[in-house]
Amino acid sequence: MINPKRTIEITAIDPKAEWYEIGLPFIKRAGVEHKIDFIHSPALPVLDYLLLQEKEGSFDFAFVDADKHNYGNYHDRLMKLVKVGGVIIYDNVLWGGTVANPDGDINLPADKKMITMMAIEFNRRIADDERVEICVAPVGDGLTICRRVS
Ligand SMILES: C[S@@+](CC[C@H](N)C(=O)[O-])C[C@H]1O[C@@H](n2cnc3c(N)ncnc32)[C@H](O)[C@@H]1O
Repeated sequence: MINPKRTIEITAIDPKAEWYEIGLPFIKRAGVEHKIDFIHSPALPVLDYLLLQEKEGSFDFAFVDADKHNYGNYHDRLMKLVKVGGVIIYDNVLWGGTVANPDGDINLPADKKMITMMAIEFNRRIADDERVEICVAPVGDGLTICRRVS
């Protein structure tokens, strides 16, 4: 349960500020702009920087929906940054359903097929990771809800 007295802060990272700017009017209208620290950068170096800043275990939640080929690298860092009991959600883990039948669509472009193979590898890896409990929600493009247990 959320403690209403606790200050909630969000770190949002994106190398394309225009995507954040699309949401910004709504964030402002909701009066929560001051709670969001937008960092204009690729995510991976920022996660490394947060670890250097000794932010281990200081995040309750992380949502990952960026460059798919780095999901494994994000997981390595987030398993340190998110506290035990915290939750990480990974988007697009079903990659249009192609993970269930990677050879099913011969017209799939090579770059999309590469992401299919990366998604399969990532899904296997996270399923074998004893530090987390996971559940795949087959909504949208598939979300893996991942709770850090150790
Ligand atoms: C699918 S969109 C995310 C949309 C958003 N999560 C939503 O549901 O509306 C992917 C985003 O990842 C960003 N992105 C791409 N490469 C990235 C990286 N290396 N680090 C962080 N964000 C990245 C893109 O600029 C884009 O805004």
